[in-house]
Amino acid sequence: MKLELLSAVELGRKIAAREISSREATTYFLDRVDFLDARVNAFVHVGRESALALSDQVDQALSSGQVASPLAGVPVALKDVLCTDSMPTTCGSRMLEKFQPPYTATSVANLLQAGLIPLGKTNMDEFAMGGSTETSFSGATRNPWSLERTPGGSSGGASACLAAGMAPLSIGSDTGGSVRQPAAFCGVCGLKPTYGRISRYGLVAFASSLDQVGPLAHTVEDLAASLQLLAGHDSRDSTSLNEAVPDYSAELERPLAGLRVGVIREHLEHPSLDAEVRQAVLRGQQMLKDLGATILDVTLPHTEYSVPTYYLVAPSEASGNLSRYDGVHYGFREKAENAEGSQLEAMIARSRSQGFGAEVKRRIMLGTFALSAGYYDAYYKKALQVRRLIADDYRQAFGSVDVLLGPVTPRPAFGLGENMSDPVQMYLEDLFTVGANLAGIPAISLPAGFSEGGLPLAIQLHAPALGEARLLNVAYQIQQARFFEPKIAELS
Ligand SMILES: NC(=O)C[C@H](N)C(=O)O
Repeated sequence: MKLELLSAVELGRKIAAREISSREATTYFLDRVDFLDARVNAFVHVGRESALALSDQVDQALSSGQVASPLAGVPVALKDVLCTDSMPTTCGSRMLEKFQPPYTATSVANLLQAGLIPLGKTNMDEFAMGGSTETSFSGATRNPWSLERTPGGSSGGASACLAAGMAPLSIGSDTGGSVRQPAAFCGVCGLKPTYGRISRYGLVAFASSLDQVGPLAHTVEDLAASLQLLAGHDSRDSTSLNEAVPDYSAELERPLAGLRVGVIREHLEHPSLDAEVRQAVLRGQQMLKDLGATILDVTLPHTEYSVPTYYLVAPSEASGNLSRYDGVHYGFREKAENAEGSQLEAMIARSRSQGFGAEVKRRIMLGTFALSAGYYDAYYKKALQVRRLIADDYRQAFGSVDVLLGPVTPRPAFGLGENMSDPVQMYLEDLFTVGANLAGIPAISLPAGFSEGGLPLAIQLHAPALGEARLLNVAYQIQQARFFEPKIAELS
């Protein structure tokens, strides 16, 4: 049986029915990683021993009739930004090259509790800063659909391992598009939930007012089933929402008659939007219409300020969050031998300049500048004010529609190296994704077929805060209508 062609939910059903054991499934995917990952570089760590030991435990529980969840026994890949006490957590950085967390992220603990089997840790842009997984200390990840192209970022390992069939499910994080853009580039589904929906305890912090954990998978049911396990309040994360978690799978079958869909004019008509991506959005629009939805034209007037706003807010928060890596508390340390002046200062300066890569240093400098006395009002404070206007645009839009439709990215996966010497170009690729993070609302990326050149295309849907059930429902109906089929790339 080709297990990579099953969804995570289907695999979970087979494991629960004891048609296949969790050990067999886990071994199958570990073997695929061994065979394929030299070409993709999706994983930075593979935990074969711990995965097999866990799968035996789950098989034993199943044989005594205990089924922890519909995904019990199903392997999962974890982005290396999530702390795991049984595996290293490098965050794609030399700074954390040897870091072994003493604790496990709540999101991961929830999955373990539900019987999922972590296969290993996936590659990412350093500290989640980037859109191509090229800034990783562990080297770039390749897109299984075209090995000379990026799988997206920062959760590029998370999307690439799905596209190559090396895992049935993976967990990423999204600060400005890091789940949705890689999902779009690799032809899989990705969900960024509402800010605070999933605990961030144990998620290495990048920009704390924007970061959110999110699942990537081949099907919408898989996203719903995994969100069910991930979502919920956590007293160890003060930003986690104390709101009831609905039954996401129960909502999936709801018909779309009467649904109001707003097509984001500024996104659809943006000059940077590729013609084939635009066509994909229009096909999505037609599909929703055929499913009984009413299509409306919606405007988000402050769209053009979203990238500059994000690239002030995110680096400002990053400059604070990353100040903890000083060579003293933990992480990489470079000795101050032969330094003039203060040995402590020299040690900190050397540790930070050698432990961080160029993009991380760029963001620390940008953020430090934006927050500095004299510039704070002009940059950081202004960005917060514009952020409010952007959030208000969405609120206004949701006054007349239930979900918003648009593209995920301006174009399909770009070439490796293409944007590396032009950070501003790299930032501009985030134009359609950062709005959801600035507004704190959920958004989903869905596959939408392939370009003529054979690259995955995608569409994006947004919903109001805590509207995940409706968002997944709409996405599921689109999937059921065969707008896309889950697909695995054959590596050449
Ligand atoms: N972290 C993210 O969500 C990706 C975004 N491109 C950034 O570099 O900040």
